[in-house]
Amino acid sequence: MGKEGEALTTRLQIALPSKGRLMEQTLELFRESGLNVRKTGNERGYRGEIEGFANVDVAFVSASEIAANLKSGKAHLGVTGEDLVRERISDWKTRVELLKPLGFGFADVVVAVPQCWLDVSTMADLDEIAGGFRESHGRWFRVATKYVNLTRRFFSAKGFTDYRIVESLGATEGTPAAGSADLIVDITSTGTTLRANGLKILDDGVILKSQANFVASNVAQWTPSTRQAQNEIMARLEA
Ligand SMILES: Nc1ncnc2c1ncn2[C@@H]1O[C@H](COP(=O)(O)OP(=O)(O)OP(=O)(O)O)[C@@H](O)[C@H]1O
Ligand SMILES: O=P(O)(O)OC[C@H]1O[C@H](OP(=O)(O)OP(=O)(O)O)[C@H](O)[C@@H]1O
Repeated sequence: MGKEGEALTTRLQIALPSKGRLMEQTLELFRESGLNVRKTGNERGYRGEIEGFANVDVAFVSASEIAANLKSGKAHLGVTGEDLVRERISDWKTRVELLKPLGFGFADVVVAVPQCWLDVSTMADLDEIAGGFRESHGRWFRVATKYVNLTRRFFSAKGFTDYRIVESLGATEGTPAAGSADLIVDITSTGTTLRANGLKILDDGVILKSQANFVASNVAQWTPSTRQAQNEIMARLEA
């Protein structure tokens, strides 16, 4: 519940990133827009408020959980990466609305293979060697990623089927060298981590160019008061 006795449905629930660059850049953008977010309770807490917005509750949540909360309607609004929206919400085009790209959190979701695969530069090259790979290794390619849905949709669209997913929740770029995968799908900004792990992006291997977005849930319980709060916040961000 929000204020004593007031149902959450008449209070706007907004989810903001709880850590790292995404949090810092989100709070800076809000501050510059005259939206002063402050934590309530102790500094290590995960609840907050926006000065002057009495019917708004702020929750500090991991970027991937923000996508899940927008999907369920637990959050009316949130700031998270488009990559996570598309990965976590299969029907994202109807379930949420990307209200505003925020100009930070830029990253690309890419297909990357070992640099030593000299004759592999495209998805077609990958498909071409898949048969030979299976004959010599007795298995299909192992693709390490935390972007299972984005990977499946992209590979299907490219007609590439000879692989299996190895779910990876971190240090994905290290899996080919460690022998636990043959190639990866992961997020990259500068390419430093990919190069440091002897990986190269396929020429047609950019699945999504992502940035942080201000996102609205279409399945949250909207009321005139929560819509009004959304409009006021958007007006500040657009100013
Ligand atoms: N270089 C980058 N590496 C990873 N994410 C980036 C990068 N640049 C921007 N981003 C954005 O930040 C998001 C990752 O933020 P964060 O690491 O907080 O995600 P998370 O899922 O909450 O992490 P975790 O679940 O590991 O706590 C990415 O999904 C992307 O939208
Ligand atoms: O292309 P680059 O600039 O090298 O960025 C890509 C790397 O950045 C992230 O790691 P980071 O440690 O920043 O975040 P994480 O804690 O989510 O892994 C991401 O997981 C990649 O490993």
